[in-house]
Amino acid sequence: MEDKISAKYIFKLLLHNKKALFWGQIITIIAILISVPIPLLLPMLVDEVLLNKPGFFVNNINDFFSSGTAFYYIAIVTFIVVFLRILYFAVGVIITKIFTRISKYVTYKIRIKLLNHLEQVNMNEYESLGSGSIAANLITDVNTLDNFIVSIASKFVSSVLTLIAVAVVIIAIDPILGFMILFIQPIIMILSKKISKKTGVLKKKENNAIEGFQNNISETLELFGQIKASNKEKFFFEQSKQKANTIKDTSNEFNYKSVAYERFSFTIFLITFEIFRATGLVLVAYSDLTIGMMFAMFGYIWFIMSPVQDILTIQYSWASANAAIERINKILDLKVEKNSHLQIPNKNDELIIKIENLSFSYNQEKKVIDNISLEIKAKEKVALIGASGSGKTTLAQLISGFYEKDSGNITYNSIEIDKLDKHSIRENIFLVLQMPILFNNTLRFNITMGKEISDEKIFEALKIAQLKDVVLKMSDGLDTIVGKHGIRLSGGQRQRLSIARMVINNPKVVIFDESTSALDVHTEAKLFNDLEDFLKNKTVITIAHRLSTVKNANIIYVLNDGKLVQKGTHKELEEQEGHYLEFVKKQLI
Ligand SMILES: Nc1ncnc2c1ncn2[C@@H]1O[C@H](COP(=O)(O)OP(=O)(O)OP(=O)(O)O)[C@@H](O)[C@H]1O
Repeated sequence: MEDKISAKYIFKLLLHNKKALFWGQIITIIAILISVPIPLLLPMLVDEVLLNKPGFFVNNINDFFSSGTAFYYIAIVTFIVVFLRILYFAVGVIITKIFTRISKYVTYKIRIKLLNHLEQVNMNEYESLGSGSIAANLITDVNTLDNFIVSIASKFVSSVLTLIAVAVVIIAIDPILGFMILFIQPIIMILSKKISKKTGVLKKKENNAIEGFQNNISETLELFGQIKASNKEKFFFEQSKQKANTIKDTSNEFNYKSVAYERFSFTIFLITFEIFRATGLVLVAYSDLTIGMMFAMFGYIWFIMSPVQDILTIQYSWASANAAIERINKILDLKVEKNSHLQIPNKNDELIIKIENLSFSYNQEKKVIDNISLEIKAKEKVALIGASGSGKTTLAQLISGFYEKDSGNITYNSIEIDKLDKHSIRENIFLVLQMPILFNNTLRFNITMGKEISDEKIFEALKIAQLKDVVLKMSDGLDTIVGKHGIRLSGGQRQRLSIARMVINNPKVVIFDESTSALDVHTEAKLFNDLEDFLKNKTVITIAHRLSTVKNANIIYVLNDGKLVQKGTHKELEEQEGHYLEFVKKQLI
């Protein structure tokens, strides 16, 4: 398995941009060199100009320019400070630009990694998470991570270096105060880290609540029509309201407690600064620390608040990012489809499917397909019948390579399914579903799925699918937008559109899974009549409940509770006691 998302992995991605990272850090160091002396400059004039003890500034200004009044010295130093601040701002913009680009690259790579993984995930696994929570992972959690990466890339190194530079300056000015800072700082950092862990737990609860609400409301809205039809609006919206209430509670707890924790840490910092300041006063009174340098120290006490605060923020966002990483990794935990490299060999355009002792279950509890063996010859017309829930659709999906078998085998022209590229299976076998879900796009896109196909060919397919006249009557024709999931089409039109898609794909094997159940008997008969020529040289597996559809099959398989209980022609089975005879009798009634 590829790497999961972790701090190490993020670091590795950051290193993809070594050059930008290097220059970013160099410019950061320049920015620090510009900013760190700033608090020192004007306070120095307290000693040199106001208290009349000329030193570094006054002497240099006298040497390079000329001597002057107090105003003259103050004006020059103020000009230098203003210039440094503007320069610091400009350099800061460059730093932000460099690091934002790096961090957006990292987030993009993480999204791509997740999408690449999702592309290959097998159906059973995908269904275990659900589309709502996967979407939340891809959007909210990756954004949380993005915030963290932006702050870590742009602020962490600069904050740490600034703190070190300031510590050096403070120790140089006065070792007692300098070492006090170096000693007290780590203790407070550790304290804040402990507090930030608590925030992480609260954030996780809030995210879970948001995810629960998101899943619930998407389902409620998607099934709105059905909910209304069963007069259950109150019940479903009550559930959503409860979930909204959970968001309110968890979000409230996270927001106020995280602010409280953050303020608590900050208050401890402020108290520490007061102690530093008092120490400064004492040192002026009892040592050779000058008043000017004391002011400079006060300046540095405020100056270091911002990098310290940045480090704290990084700690907090690390807690949230950790929770996000855990959830993102759930996507990477989903098993991928077993995919190999072989293509189904083309034997005179024929495809023989052999199923041996095939078993499958969705959740390891109950076998939905139980030890089934059968062979589907090329161009054979097969019918699959059985009570609802007997496993017909599941068997069709296993044959089409959507789900992975638990045991047994399926071979296609003697090649085992595990050795095949799944795309090769789906190119050869087309499963026409009972309730096709369409893209909110044009009819053309839904038929061609983005392939370049001429209108003439599309209309030919539509004609066979009994949909040509319907489309011709639409004012936008093939460019008609079908709405989300194809809502603007009737159930029967959606089914016929799916059949047109199958005709365009021209597979060797077609599986109809009750794909014409929404059509009236007349349209269905006309459809199969027009399809006859197209299907003549293809293998056709029909899952159906109507005797008329089943009767003419070369062979009928009867499933019951996941087991293959009968097989034979209509004539043979009609003469046996069993499920098929029951099926025929019910149809006659
Ligand atoms: N995605 C799924 N996850 C878990 N269980 C499932 C899933 N799909 C189907 N099942 C279960 O597997 C069993 C077989 O379902 P399947 O859809 O294959 O039956 P079927 O014979 O096609 O039924 P029908 O005629 O009603 O379409 C049922 O008990 C069903 O509850």
